[in-house]
Amino acid sequence: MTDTPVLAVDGLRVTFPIKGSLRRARFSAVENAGLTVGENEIVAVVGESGSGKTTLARCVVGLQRPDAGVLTFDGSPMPARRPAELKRAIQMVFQDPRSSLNPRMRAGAIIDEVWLTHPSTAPAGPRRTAIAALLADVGLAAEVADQYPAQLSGGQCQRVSLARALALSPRLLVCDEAVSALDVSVQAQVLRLLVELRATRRLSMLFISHDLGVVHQIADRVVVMRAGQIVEQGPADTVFSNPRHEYTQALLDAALELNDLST
Ligand SMILES: Nc1ncnc2c1ncn2[C@@H]1O[C@H](COP(=O)(O)OP(=O)(O)OP(=O)(O)O)[C@@H](O)[C@H]1O
Repeated sequence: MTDTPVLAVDGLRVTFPIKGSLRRARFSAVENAGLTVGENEIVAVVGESGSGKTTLARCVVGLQRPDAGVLTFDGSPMPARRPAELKRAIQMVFQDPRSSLNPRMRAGAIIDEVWLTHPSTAPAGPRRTAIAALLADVGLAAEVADQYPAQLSGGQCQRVSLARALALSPRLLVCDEAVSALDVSVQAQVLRLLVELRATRRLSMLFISHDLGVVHQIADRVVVMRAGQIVEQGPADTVFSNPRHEYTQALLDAALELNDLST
């Protein structure tokens, strides 16, 4: 691992208008947030609904412009208008695997399409062979290339989304609740796949989740957000075994309670 993090976020602030406010007041969805993701590292951002996780993730992939703060990638500040190379290097996988895939396109065409936008990563040889290899990387058979999203399970759709992201050889994968819509057993399979891909592709990941059980299975480090602010961050084992902030403790207690109910 090199010293320069793949991603560094410093002093990030995002505000949105308060609906119905006559004085055009705004509230902070993210306030002074700072974190890093090292090479080959999986950093999870946890917190309850509305804590600002998705807003932070959207800033990282360039879908949301921050009010303040600096985002650096490989040590260089990311410009507001991102060049194609930077867009390629940071890929996002969304929560709902089905709605993130075009229902009118077969899985193979969905993957193929990304090479139109980013021809630098297009395979030199036959596309079909490259697509089959990507599908194999995410544990899918080559025949899946001919199927439409509606013919695939939720877990298979999420694997296709992952294959589409991998087709661009990203350095950083931002997973926003990427396994939340999946059954628990399928969740575990996709999490194992992500860990494998981290090793085989030397990926770094920013993993957004409200589910501490899921985060425990995958994260090297954990960042805890509450009401737009980062209240605690550290190595996953430390945060889980010895939380310093009472909010982290409350999240852990709630997760344990849920676990008790489901067993
Ligand atoms: N485009 C927007 N316009 C106005 N408010 C927004 C917008 N996007 C997010 N918010 C608000 O910002 C706050 C943080 O939302 P965000 O989606 O980042 O939280 P989250 O932790 O990801 O929650 P969830 O897990 O429910 O998605 C919330 O109060 C949300 O309603």
